[in-house]
Amino acid sequence: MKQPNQSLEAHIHALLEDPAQQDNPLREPLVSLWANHQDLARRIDRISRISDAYQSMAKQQEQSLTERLNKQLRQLEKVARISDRYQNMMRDLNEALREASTHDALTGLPNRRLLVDRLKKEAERYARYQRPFTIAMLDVDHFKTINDQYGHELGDSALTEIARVLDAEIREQDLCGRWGGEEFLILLPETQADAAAKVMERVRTAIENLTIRAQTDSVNATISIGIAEYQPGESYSETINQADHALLVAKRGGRNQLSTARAPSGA
Ligand SMILES: Nc1nc2c(ncn2[C@@H]2O[C@H](COP(=O)(O)OP(=O)(O)OP(=O)(O)O)[C@@H](O)[C@H]2O)c(=O)[nH]1
Repeated sequence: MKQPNQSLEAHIHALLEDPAQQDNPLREPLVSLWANHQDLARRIDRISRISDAYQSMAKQQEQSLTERLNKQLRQLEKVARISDRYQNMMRDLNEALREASTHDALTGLPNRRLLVDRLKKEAERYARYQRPFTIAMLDVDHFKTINDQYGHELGDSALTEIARVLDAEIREQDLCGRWGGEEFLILLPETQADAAAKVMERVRTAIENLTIRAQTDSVNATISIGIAEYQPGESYSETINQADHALLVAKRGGRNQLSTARAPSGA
């Protein structure tokens, strides 16, 4: 510790060492005072060293605490990022599962399960509000021949292309799905059979004009369509049976045409 007054110390030293001052009555108290002063100075020095050490220890502790907190914060941020990624992954996975369980893998159209779901809802809606709806069953003509002549791969492309055109031709509120194999179902809510027949005639023509190309081959396909409007009191599967029956009539009538179930003319 720095001495407060070097010259005073030297002066006192000199006085105490001076033989002329040996008998001075003030010498004794000065000696004691000097000893006290030095003791006090040593104590102050010690206390200030302890205080310095304590302060630097506290500073170190504070620093290591901050570092620890920062490290924990970084770890937490990492965990949060991992959790976010995991949640996004789960959401994507759920979405993919939902899509896979309700959509057809080849064409991307709604599958039979989703169609049945919507048909049930439409039948319920009819029971409550008497809102009409019509079902159209569509079947690709001589699809087996297309497969046999050009191969399964072109057959798949044909189904995908047909599905794309069907979906593009219908209205937003209609639902087109793959019923199975080369068969499609279109649900037309708020639509009676005669209006549905007009839409389906447009769909039939669009398919007729479609050229399906795959590598070197190209092929044209046609579809036959059976239409049935939901009747009060029947189940949705009875309506489907009626549409199936009308489809059979269209096939027997020469294909590439549509037929409406229960139509007075039997068309
Ligand atoms: N490439 C391909 N073919 C399929 C698929 N699903 C069903 N088929 C084929 O579609 C063909 C349907 O044949 P059929 O039921 O005899 O009917 P069709 O040849 O279309 O004759 P009509 O319906 O009487 O006009 C079968 O050969 C099935 O193997 C598919 O996902 N891809």
